[in-house]
Amino acid sequence: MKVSIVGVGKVGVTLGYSIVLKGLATELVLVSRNSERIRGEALDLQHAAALGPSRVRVRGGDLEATQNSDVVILALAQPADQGGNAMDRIASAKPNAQLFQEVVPKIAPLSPDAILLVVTNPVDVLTYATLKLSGFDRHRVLGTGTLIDSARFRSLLSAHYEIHSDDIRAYVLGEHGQSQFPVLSAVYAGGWYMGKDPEVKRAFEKTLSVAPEVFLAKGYTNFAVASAAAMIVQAIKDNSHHTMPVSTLVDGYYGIEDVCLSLPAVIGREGIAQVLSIALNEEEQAQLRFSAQHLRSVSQSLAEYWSSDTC
Ligand SMILES: NC(=O)c1ccc[n+]([C@@H]2O[C@H](COP(=O)([O-])OP(=O)(O)OC[C@H]3O[C@@H](n4cnc5c(N)ncnc54)[C@H](O)[C@@H]3O)[C@@H](O)[C@H]2O)c1
Repeated sequence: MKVSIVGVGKVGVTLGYSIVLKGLATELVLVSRNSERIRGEALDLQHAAALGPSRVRVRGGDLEATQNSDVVILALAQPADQGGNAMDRIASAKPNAQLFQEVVPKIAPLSPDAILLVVTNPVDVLTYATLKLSGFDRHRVLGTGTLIDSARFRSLLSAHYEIHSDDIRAYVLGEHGQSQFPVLSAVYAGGWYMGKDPEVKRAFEKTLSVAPEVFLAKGYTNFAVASAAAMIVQAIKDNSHHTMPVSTLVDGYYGIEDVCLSLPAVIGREGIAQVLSIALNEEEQAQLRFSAQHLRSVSQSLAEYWSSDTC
């Protein structure tokens, strides 16, 4: 499987390393602005691959080098001096939408059958932008979304209840951002319904504060999101049909349309094989609608970047 990563900064390089360590690609292409650094990263990863589980050819290149990829991962971002804001996702919407307007229309025709996986923030808005700018079918454009928030939530629940996080079914849905919400009506471990325990709500409140905590302590986050993206790539490669919350175009779920946000989706070789329409209680439906309204208003304010006159 040929995987390309466009934007090889702190997240992209960590994801490249995960892909090599897990043997998720036979060919890995790294594209970024600084070609000399990318040459070094590609060489270093190629050497790491010699100790990895399978053969992979790693190389740096330009957008042309992504041609005929099976998966293209978008992890590029504008630097702070050009409007990027690593701490405030929504503030990065405009500068990163400009970047996507430049890059996605070049990538899409080079790999017309690829799955496009968006990591760049605000991930829901840029997943929507990627869908519009590529013209790809909605099943082949997805964002890491709240997979990372759900992992943080499960990790906190796992620590409190001393149950392995794999055994905890707990979803954070909606925006990868402040309007995200936990599906408390469906938190289970081994068939035990946990959602009524006040500790579960407390764990979610902590989920909201842990990303800023990591950010304030080290200046960026990279490992958790790279693991989330690698998990998605693994499900695509293995056609495993694992279920995970990812950012996807919502198509009528609870009357919501034309916005990307996270819902539980089944991931396989074709990208999103299906989106699960789980039953939400009234409070959760209101939270989902709030998230959708917020994201739609941000997306609409940027529509000029994917209207046909400008791209
Ligand atoms: N979705 C999530 O959960 C999540 C988590 C962490 C970070 N992020 C986001 O991921 C993105 C990357 O984060 P980072 O810490 O790696 O940032 P970074 O600044 O370290 O890396 C960004 C990279 O993009 C490259 N780039 C910029 N313009 C490009 C272009 N036109 N073509 C190719 N490459 C280009 C830069 O050279 C740089 O290497 C940010 O938007 C960040 O907010 C998302």
